[in-house]
Amino acid sequence: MMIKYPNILITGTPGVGKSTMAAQVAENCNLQHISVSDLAKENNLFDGYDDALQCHILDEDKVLDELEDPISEGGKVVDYHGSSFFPERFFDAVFVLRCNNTVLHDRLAARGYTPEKILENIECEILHVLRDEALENYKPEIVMEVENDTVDQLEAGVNLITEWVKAWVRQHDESMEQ
Ligand SMILES: Nc1ncnc2c1ncn2[C@@H]1O[C@H](COP(=O)(O)OP(=O)(O)O)[C@@H](O)[C@H]1O
Repeated sequence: MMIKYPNILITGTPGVGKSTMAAQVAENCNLQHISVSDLAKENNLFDGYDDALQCHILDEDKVLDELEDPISEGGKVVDYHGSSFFPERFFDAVFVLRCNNTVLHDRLAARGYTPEKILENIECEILHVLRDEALENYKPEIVMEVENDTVDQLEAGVNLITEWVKAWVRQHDESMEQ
């Protein structure tokens, strides 16, 4: 019998720790981590450069084309600082990572972001932009917030998501046997 695995999205403001947590979850659960930013860089899925935001503009249609096959296989941990352009059917759960302002500031400063870009991201976090975007696009019961300021919280978050994945796999296994 084929075991089914869920697809999950880990989202949140840049710097909240998405790629760190996604990589650990993928390793723990034997799933595949897909960083949308890395995927776009590797395959040049961009459509110009935004000077104001100082970042490449994602070619969303090309990204979705690239994701369609892997998502249909299941077992993917996708990380991206956005959730609205994915079709709702892509994900079985959406985890929104959250971070304290001072912690987020220090992480983005360590990345060499300009003060403007740091401020913009802190505002985004304060205003719950990514959480609201997730809640607008997915059923609220599959959207979960995870605080990720400290190393202990990282471990707790990884455990929480790992347990969620295990429960999902068990549930979908049982339903196949019925
Ligand atoms: N819970 C945590 N405690 C301490 N540092 C963390 C934690 N989560 C992530 N980091 C660090 O914060 C920085 C940003 O994390 P990253 O995973 O790249 O964020 P994102 O993918 O959301 O932009 C990295 O240097 C990472 O090592």
